[in-house]
Parts: sequence; C-alpha cells; structure tokens
Amino acid sequence: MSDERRYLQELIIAELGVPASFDADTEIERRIEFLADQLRRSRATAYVLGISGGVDSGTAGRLCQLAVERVRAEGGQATFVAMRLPYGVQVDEADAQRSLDFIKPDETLVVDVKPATDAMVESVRHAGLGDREDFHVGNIKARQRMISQYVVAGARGGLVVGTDHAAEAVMGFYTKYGDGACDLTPLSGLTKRRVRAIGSRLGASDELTGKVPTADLETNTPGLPDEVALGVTYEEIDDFLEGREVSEQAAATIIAAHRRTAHKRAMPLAV
Ligand SMILES: Nc1ncnc2c1ncn2[C@@H]1O[C@H](COP(=O)(O)OP(=O)(O)OC[C@H]2O[C@@H]([n+]3cccc(C(=O)O)c3)[C@H](O)[C@@H]2O)[C@@H](O)[C@H]1O
Ligand SMILES: Nc1ncnc2c1ncn2[C@@H]1O[C@H](COP(=O)(O)OP(=O)(O)OP(=O)(O)O)[C@@H](O)[C@H]1O
Ligand SMILES: [Mg+2]
Repeated sequence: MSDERRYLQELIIAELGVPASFDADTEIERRIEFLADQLRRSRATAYVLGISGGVDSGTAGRLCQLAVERVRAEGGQATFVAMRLPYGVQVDEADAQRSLDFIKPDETLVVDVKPATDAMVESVRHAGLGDREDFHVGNIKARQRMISQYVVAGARGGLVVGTDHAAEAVMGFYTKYGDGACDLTPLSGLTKRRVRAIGSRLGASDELTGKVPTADLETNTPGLPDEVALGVTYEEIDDFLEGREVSEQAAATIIAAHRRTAHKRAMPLAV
C-alpha cells in the first residue's frame, strides 16, 4: 500500500475506534455492561431490535437479552423485544427463526413491512423512481423497519438498537435514517470477523456466524451477498481496519467508499 493510503488507513482506524487487539470475552463483558448501563442511566425499560437471520442482529440481539437479564437481576425493569420485520415472506425465514432460538428474547413481535412499503412506492411512483426502482424500494424497506422499531420503542419506553459496526461504517453500507437510525450501537468498533467471533463465543451456531452477509433489500435479487454489492470482501475490509496490508485495489475501494459516505457518519449539514 502507498504511504498516502497507509496514512488514511490509520486515520480511519482511529475514527472508527477499531482496537489493535481483540479478546472476545473482554469485548462481550464490555458490551453487555454498556447496554445494561445505558438502561440504568436513561431509565428506559426496553431494548428493541430487528432480527433478520444475519450474524449482526443475532449477535447484537443476544447481547441485548443478556443485558436486560443483568438489569433485572439487580431489581431493575427491562425487557428485550426482538422484531421480525419481513417484507412479505422472507426467503431465509428459517435462519431468522434459528437466530431467535439462539437469542431467546423475552418477547418477539412480527411486523410485515410489505403493505406500508408498497403503499409508499405507489404514492411516490408518480414522482419518478427512474430505472433503479428496485434499489430505491430497498431503502424504503429499511426505513419502514426503522419506523416500526421506533413505534414499539415509543410505546414501551424503550431504545432502538442498531447493528452498525466498523466494517459496515467504513463503507457507509446502510440506509441513512433506515437501519442507520438507532439510539445506540453495541457492535461499534468491531470488524465483521470480530462480530462473528463474539457470536460464536456466545454460543451461536456455525450456520449463523458463517452466514453470507446480505442486506437482502432488492426484491429482484433476494439474498444478494454484500460482497457483490461492495466490490470488496469483508476479509479485505477487516484486514484494512485491523491495520494489515491489503491490495492497492482493495484499499482504493475502501478509502473511496469511506470518503463518499462521510455524510452518513455525521450530523446533518448545518449553516
Ligand atoms: N454529500 C452529501 N451530504 C449530505 N447528504 C448526502 C450527501 N450525498 C448524499 N446524501 C444523502 O444521502 C442519500 C443517500 O444515502 P441512502 O439513502 O442511505 O442511500 P444509498 O447510500 O444510495 O443506498 C444505501 C446503500 O446501503 C446498502 N444497505 C442499505 C441497508 C442495509 C444494508 C445492509 O447491509 O444490511 C445495506 C444498500 O444496499 C445501498 O447500497 C441521498 O439521497 C441524500 O439524501
Ligand atoms: N428482514 C428483517 N427483519 C428484521 N430486521 C431486519 C431485517 N432486515 C434487516 N433488518 C435489520 O437491519 C439491520 C441491518 O441489516 P444487516 O444485513 O446489516 O445485518 P444482519 O442481517 O443482522 O447481518 P448481515 O450483515 O451479516 O446480513 C439488521 O441487523 C436488522 O436489525
Ligand atoms: Mg443481513
């Protein structure tokens, strides 16, 4: 990697808070305590999180469940509400159910985001969605999921949990104010392989931790692997974020995505 790219790599690692070393048990304890502490401080009484069947929500969901159990053991009031948010019938629904079996949430709610998404598409179609309609509809799905989680959080005095981590943050690979909208992020600073390691250590099956990551947003390409959409592998993104050497091409792709999506990691532009 060129000197300039190495320099940018270090800035990005610092910005996203990726530590040089990693110990799964230490990180699990730190993150459960963070979640428990935010409940104690905010006096919120619930955590709310969408469970897709992917490793990020499976891992974050289990951390939430362990945190609310810790708060309850101290005499506090706290519940974890897992939300299934399919768009109609989800092709990998069985994975989502396996994820719920692993998390063992206090409560599971199911909200189908299809009717609201389709109604919104119908209402805005006359504005012209252009030739990337499926892509734009994907972002509507992500935002409908955000709306349903905030409704439940509002009704239960709860907080919405996000699954953003360093490998997703660096690429800006999320929908702004969709799955990017949340009250706290218990996976922040983690690379994808570290999320998997935490999930594994918590007892998730290899099926869940090894599942191919997918945003699964576009109706015409269900389960499209993130790596196809990103043009770089998570191995390369993780190596980059853990300070290792990656190919010039991978470094260029990551640095360009980071720059292009800076607005997603910042507060709205203000005068
Ligand atoms: N320079 C700038 N300063 C301030 N704001 C700026 C901006 N450029 C764009 N924007 C705003 O940002 C918008 C574009 O951002 P956004 O709406 O997010 O849309 P966009 O980044 O185009 O699309 C979201 C991407 O994230 C992926 N995704 C979404 C959800 C979940 C997952 C997953 O992995 O699970 C992945 C999805 O597949 C897609 O590739 C623009 O429409 C504009 O409003
Ligand atoms: N079908 C769904 N049902 C419930 N929640 C969902 C669904 N799709 C996405 N989400 C929410 O949006 C978040 C972002 O999706 P993302 O794909 O990044 O994570 P993941 O599916 O948990 O893991 P992976 O990135 O490995 O696929 C999820 O963690 C989850 O909270
Ligand atoms: Mg996913």
